[in-house]
Amino acid sequence: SLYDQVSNHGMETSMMDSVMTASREFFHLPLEEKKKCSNLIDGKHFQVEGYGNDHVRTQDQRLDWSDRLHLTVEPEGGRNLAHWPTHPKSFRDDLHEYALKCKKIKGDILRAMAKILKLDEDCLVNQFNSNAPTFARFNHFPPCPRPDLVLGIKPHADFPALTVLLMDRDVAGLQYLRDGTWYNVPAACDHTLLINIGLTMEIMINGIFTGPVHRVVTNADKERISVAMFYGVDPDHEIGPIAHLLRDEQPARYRKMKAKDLLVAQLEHFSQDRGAQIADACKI
Ligand SMILES: O=C(O)CCC(=O)C(=O)O
Ligand SMILES: [Fe+2]
Repeated sequence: SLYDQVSNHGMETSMMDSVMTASREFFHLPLEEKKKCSNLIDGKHFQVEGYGNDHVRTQDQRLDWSDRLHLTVEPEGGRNLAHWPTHPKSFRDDLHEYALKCKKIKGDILRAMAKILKLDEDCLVNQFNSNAPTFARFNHFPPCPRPDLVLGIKPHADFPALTVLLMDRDVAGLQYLRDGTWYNVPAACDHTLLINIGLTMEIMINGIFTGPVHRVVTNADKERISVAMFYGVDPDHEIGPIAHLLRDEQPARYRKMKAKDLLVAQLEHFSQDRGAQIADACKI
């Protein structure tokens, strides 16, 4: 898998701190205030975008110990400002500026990856057309009385192509699975950003790099915040291994699938606590 910690990313540390501070201030608002951005329509119908918790699908489903704010950031025309907080006042501008910087980092990483894979430099960048969505997910993990029993986020591989993750500078919690063991990622005290490959990219590059399975553990006395920027492809785009990567001795290992159908499969796996197995389900 490619698990990449970028410390020389060219983003001002002050910008990272501003986004983190704005997120913290938002999550510390009274519930009534946050509910103005709710992900429940009329208080009951779940939609992905907005503020809230897991989508409850079944009675026995295991829920994550977190609340989230999920926003569409790109395409810019697809922003639904009704869900964008107005408190703190700087929130919208901070997110807008941050998204511009992340987009540049995303381009740099995709070009570097294409080079490693001996593809045309823009081959991966070109997988993202003007309809390709970018989502920001703000995660808040409050202190949890029973960290031995409850996870902040269940094991999963990120679904979109690439994730740029801004982590709490003081509190760790993210863990990666490797050969059956969970490994801690330290808190981002030195302003690193963490880059994850997602399932969509794993499929496009035929599993040469894989999307790592990870989870977030809870903490008995400290809250933790993270901000993930997810880069997906156009929902109508058919995802499949890029032809240039295929050889007789290296055939396609994944089925072709529309991005939107893959998303449905992923959501189902996640809510059934099988988030770590989704990649296998896509294999030929
Ligand atoms: O909180 C973290 O460090 C990771 C969050 C995460 O895995 C996600 O939002 O998909
Ligand atoms: Fe994740």
